[in-house]
Amino acid sequence: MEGVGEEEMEGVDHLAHERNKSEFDVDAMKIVWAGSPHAFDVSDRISKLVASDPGFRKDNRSTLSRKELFKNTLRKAAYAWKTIVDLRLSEEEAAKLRFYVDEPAFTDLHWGMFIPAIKGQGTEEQQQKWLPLAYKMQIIGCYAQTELGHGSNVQGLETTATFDSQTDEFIIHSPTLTSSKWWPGGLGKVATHAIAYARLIVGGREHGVHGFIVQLRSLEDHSPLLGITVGDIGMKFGNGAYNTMDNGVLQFDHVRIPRNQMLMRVSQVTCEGKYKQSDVPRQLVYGTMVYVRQTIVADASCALSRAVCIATRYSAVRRQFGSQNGGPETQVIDYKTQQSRLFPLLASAYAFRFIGEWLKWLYADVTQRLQANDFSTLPEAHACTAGLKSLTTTATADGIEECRKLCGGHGYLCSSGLPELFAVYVPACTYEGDNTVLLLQVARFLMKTVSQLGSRLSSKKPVGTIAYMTRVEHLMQCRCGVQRGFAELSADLVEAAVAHCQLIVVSKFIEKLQQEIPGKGVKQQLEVLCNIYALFLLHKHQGDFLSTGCITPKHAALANDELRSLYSQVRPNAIALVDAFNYTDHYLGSILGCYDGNVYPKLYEAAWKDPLNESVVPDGYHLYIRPLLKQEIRTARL
Ligand SMILES: CCCCCCC/C=C/C(=O)SCCNC(=O)CCNC(=O)[C@H](O)C(C)(C)COP(=O)(O)OP(=O)(O)OC[C@H]1O[C@@H](n2cnc3c(N)ncnc32)[C@H](O)[C@@H]1OP(=O)(O)O
Ligand SMILES: Cc1cc2nc3c(=O)[nH]c(=O)nc-3n(C[C@H](O)[C@H](O)[C@H](O)COP(=O)(O)OP(=O)(O)OC[C@H]3O[C@@H](n4cnc5c(N)ncnc54)[C@H](O)[C@@H]3O)c2cc1C
Repeated sequence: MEGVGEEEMEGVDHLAHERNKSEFDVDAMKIVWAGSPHAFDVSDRISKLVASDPGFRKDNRSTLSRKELFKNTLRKAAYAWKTIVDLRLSEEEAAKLRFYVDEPAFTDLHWGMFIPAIKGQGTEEQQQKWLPLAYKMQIIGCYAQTELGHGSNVQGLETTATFDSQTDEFIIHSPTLTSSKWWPGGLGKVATHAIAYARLIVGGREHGVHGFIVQLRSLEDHSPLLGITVGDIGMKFGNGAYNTMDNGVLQFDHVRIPRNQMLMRVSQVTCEGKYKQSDVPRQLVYGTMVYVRQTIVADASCALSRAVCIATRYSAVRRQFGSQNGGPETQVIDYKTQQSRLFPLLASAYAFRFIGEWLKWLYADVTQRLQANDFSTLPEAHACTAGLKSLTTTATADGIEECRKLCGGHGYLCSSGLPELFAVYVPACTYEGDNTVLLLQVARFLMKTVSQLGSRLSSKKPVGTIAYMTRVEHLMQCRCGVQRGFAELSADLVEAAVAHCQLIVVSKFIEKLQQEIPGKGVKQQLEVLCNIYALFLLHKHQGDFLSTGCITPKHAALANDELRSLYSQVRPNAIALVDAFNYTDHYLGSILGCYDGNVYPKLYEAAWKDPLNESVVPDGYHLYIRPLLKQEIRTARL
């Protein structure tokens, strides 16, 4: 372009000066972020494969109608599956490919809930029958639990499954409007089968909610089967965004399924109509939700790190005020207010990464124990997955919005990638368990263990968390000390639950740093981020900490001084710390966050691609504007 200065030329790394400031081995940090050299290799290879394939382009999503958007999603899902089959990708590579395609779609629920539900709640025989079909995508499944009238209260679900011993079948029925299944992803237009949750009735007796495999659509022509009424529930928050997903509504009208399609690992119904409860906790019926909640924590670190990468790179590019004698203006990343808003989010992204790793280990451990009928850690696993899902999704949703604001006006452009990232992410605070409802589960767990809390915590937590530990105990004792019911104190108990989850995140970050972490300066950077995370929360909740008496106002002031010092230590490494996420520009989907920092020419070029600029004079001018103007001229003449 005419008059393009050096600073706006393509192919120049406009952030090179920032990258040269780095005080640690970025490639080593990339391995830490990925989790292992193998994980990094898979992520790096697959993200580049997706970024380089025009079949996975996503820059036009905001200009498509709902039907065009949905059809494009189906195309991409089919193309992704063809790529997986043609390239013979492993399960791990295939999951990474779906992740980097970065589009909510029915496949999320097929792979992320339908299959895990059969694996977790199906008998060996049921797994052998249904999993091969699902793995080959010869059936497409969804997880149909929530209803129009009930979501949080699973035991309030109204759909019924009545055993007919004459025909050895269950009759699945929606007795009321509010029993209509409502929200399940993939249900609206695609899924051929559902794991449907219904109240089991045998011989006139109710046995609570159980899961059933129900076919919804013909495998020949995709038409709904007899007794099945199914459709999409309509547009959701934000243009594009989660509207690539067909969240559906489903009504059963006395649909008959074979008895062996009740998921029977946890409890069984015999052909004689006898209900048998295995000697396992009935809550294993909820096992899929526990599994997904721990994956959602890992997803939180991905979503937050994407937003932080965009905001950090743009904060280094953007200059505003502060020019001395005609020199360059100040990079906004150098303002202390920008740092105090941005760097805690950078630290949180790393903190959530490591807590996600730990939670994955905890889930694998509890799953292994369940196989040996050891249910001893199930309550803690439930409380941890519920609480950490709540904590990390709330912080991530708020963090993405803060990153939008950190980018000023340009953060509000779709081309920044932040509005869509926010719109796609925020339902994570609701799905897989409303965050408050889940914190109440944690509060209930704490109430039951508060007496052992001291020994439990002091024996298990690193010294650096004493203040955090004391805060939880204090908050619980303040609430449990008074003789009022759980409901009355629930708002306060939820605060204690948050404090408990923050303690877990801080302590696991500290434990991570006690591991061998290779690479020049890598551990030092992580120690800085860990201290920022811990001290930022201490500053934010200093009222709690001061009231416990375990810190004094002087401690609080020193902590704040230390935070400022830590921000100064992060500053030269900020760009390298977000480069370590190793996101491609395709995956980031953000002009503000592009790797080379060449933002302004890209913003300007993108504007002209908007359909509204296809004509200089807008449609509607002659019909509406011109008569208006003419009328104004007539008025002026008066
Ligand atoms: C990768 C995929 C992409 C994701 C895309 C998003 C897709 C979204 C999908 C969905 O949203 S699926 C639907 C999600 N729905 C929910 O999460 C519902 C939330 N509600 C519940 O989980 C339960 O209703 C409840 C709130 C836990 C209450 O359950 P219930 O009334 O049965 O039990 P309580 O009386 O509260 O507790 C009894 C006892 O059981 C323990 N417990 C409860 N849940 C679990 C569990 N999941 N695992 C283990 N134990 C559990 C609870 O602690 C109580 O124990 P005690 O105190 O009695 O010892
Ligand atoms: C994008 C998206 C995708 C979804 N995908 C699926 C899916 O694939 N399959 C599926 O089965 N479901 C799905 N859901 C449904 C989801 O699981 C539920 O919406 C979620 O569990 C919340 O339940 P609810 O809607 O009944 O909320 P409600 O419980 O009605 O929440 C409303 C308010 O009531 C409060 N509240 C409720 N109970 C209590 C209590 N005991 N004490 C205090 N406060 C309380 C909540 O905190 C909240 O503030 C999806 C939802 C969304 C938004």
